Amino acid sequence: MTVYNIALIGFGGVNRALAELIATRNPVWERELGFRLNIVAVSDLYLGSVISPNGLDAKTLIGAKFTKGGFGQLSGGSAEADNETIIRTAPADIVVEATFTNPTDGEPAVSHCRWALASGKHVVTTNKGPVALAASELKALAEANGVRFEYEGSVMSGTPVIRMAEKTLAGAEVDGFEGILNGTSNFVLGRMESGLDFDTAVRQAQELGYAEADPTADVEGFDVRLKVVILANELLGARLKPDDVTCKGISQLSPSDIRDAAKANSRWKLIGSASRGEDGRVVGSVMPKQLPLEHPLAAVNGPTNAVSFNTKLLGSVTVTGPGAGRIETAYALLSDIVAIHTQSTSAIAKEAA
Ligand SMILES: NC(=O)c1ccc[n+]([C@@H]2O[C@H](COP(=O)([O-])OP(=O)(O)OC[C@H]3O[C@@H](n4cnc5c(N)ncnc54)[C@H](O)[C@@H]3O)[C@@H](O)[C@H]2O)c1
Ligand SMILES: N[C@@H](CCO)C(=O)O
Repeated sequence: MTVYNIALIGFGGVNRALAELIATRNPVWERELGFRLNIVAVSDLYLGSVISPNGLDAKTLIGAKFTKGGFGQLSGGSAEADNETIIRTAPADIVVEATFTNPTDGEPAVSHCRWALASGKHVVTTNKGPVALAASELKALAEANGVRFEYEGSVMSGTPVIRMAEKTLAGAEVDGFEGILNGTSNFVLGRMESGLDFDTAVRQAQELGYAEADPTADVEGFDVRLKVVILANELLGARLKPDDVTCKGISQLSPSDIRDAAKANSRWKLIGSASRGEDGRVVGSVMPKQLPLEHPLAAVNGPTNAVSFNTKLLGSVTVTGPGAGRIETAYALLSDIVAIHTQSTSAIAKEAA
C-alpha cells in the first residue's frame, strides 16, 4: 500500500476540507484506491507553518482553533509561513497549493508551484492563477523533473471537466464551449431572483465558502475569465491570456433587470465561452446573458455550474455539477492525486513486465 506524504500550502476552506477528508477517509482510500495520505507540512500566511516528517494528525489540525501564528505552538512549528523552505525541504511527495487566486500575475502561487516542481515534488492545485497564467511553463518544469502538475479543481471544483474532456472527448473535435463557470455569481443571481439584495447574497456566498478571498473576482467576471483561458488553452489548443478575453460581470444587473427577465420567461446567467473561428483563431468572452427558460443553462441554479462542449462529431455535450464549495473542491485535489497514483502504478507495472 502506498503512502503519499503531502504538504499543504494555504490552510483555508479547501485545504482544511482536504484534511477533514484525510481524517475520515484514509481507510476507504486504502481499500478502494490503494493509497493513504499523510500530511507532513502545512504553511499558511495567517497561521504560520509546521513540518513533521512522521506526519501531523489531521484531526488535531482541523479540530484546534488556531489564532494568528498558532502553528508556532506545535512541535516543529513556527508562527511564520516560510513557504519556500517548507516547499523545498519538507519530505513531501506532493505539494497541495490552495492559497488565494491572484488573477493578475498568479503570484505567489506560481512561485510555490515552481519551487515544488523544481525540487521533484508533484503539484496539485485548485488555484486558477498558475494554471491560467503559467500552465505551459509549469507543465514543462514538471516534465523535466519527472513529476506531475495537476489542476482539475481550477474549473468547476470537483466536477470532472478538464480531464474528462481531454481524455473521454479525445477525437470528438471540440471547437468551442459555453458555460456557467462561477458558483458565486450563479448563487447570487438566484438569490436576487428570490428577492434578496446583491450585497447580502454575496455575503451568503462568502459564508458558504464559494466566493474568492476578494469576491470582486466572482461578480466582475475575472474568475470566469481565468477559467475560459484555462479551458480554451487546454482543450482548444489556444494560447489565450486573460486580457485577450472580453469580460463583463453581473454587478451592473439591477433588481429590476432580474424582475424584467422573469416577466419575459427568462433568466440572467453569467456565461463564459470560447470558440474557434473559420480562421482558426480562438475568441473568448465573459458576459451576462438573458437566457430563455428552455435554454439548458437557464435551469442551472445555485453554486452549480455547467459547461456545454461543442464537438464536430458528437454535437453538444454538457457536464453539470458543483462549481464551488470546500469539500467539493477538496475532492478535485483527491482526483488529481488518484491520477498521479494511477500513472505511477501503471509505469511500475510496465517496467516489471
Ligand atoms: N472555495 C471554493 O469553492 C474553490 C473552488 C475552486 C477553486 N478554489 C480556489 O482554491 C484556492 C483556495 O480556496 P479557499 O476557498 O480555500 O480559499 P481561502 O481564502 O479559504 O483560503 C486561502 C488560504 O490561503 C492562505 N494564504 C494566502 N496567501 C498565502 C501565502 N502567500 N502563503 C500561505 N498561505 C496563504 C490564507 O491565509 C487562507 O487561509 C483559491 O485559489 C480558490 O480560488 C476555491
Ligand atoms: N469563487 C469560485 C470558486 C470556484 O472556482 C466560484 O464561486 O466559482
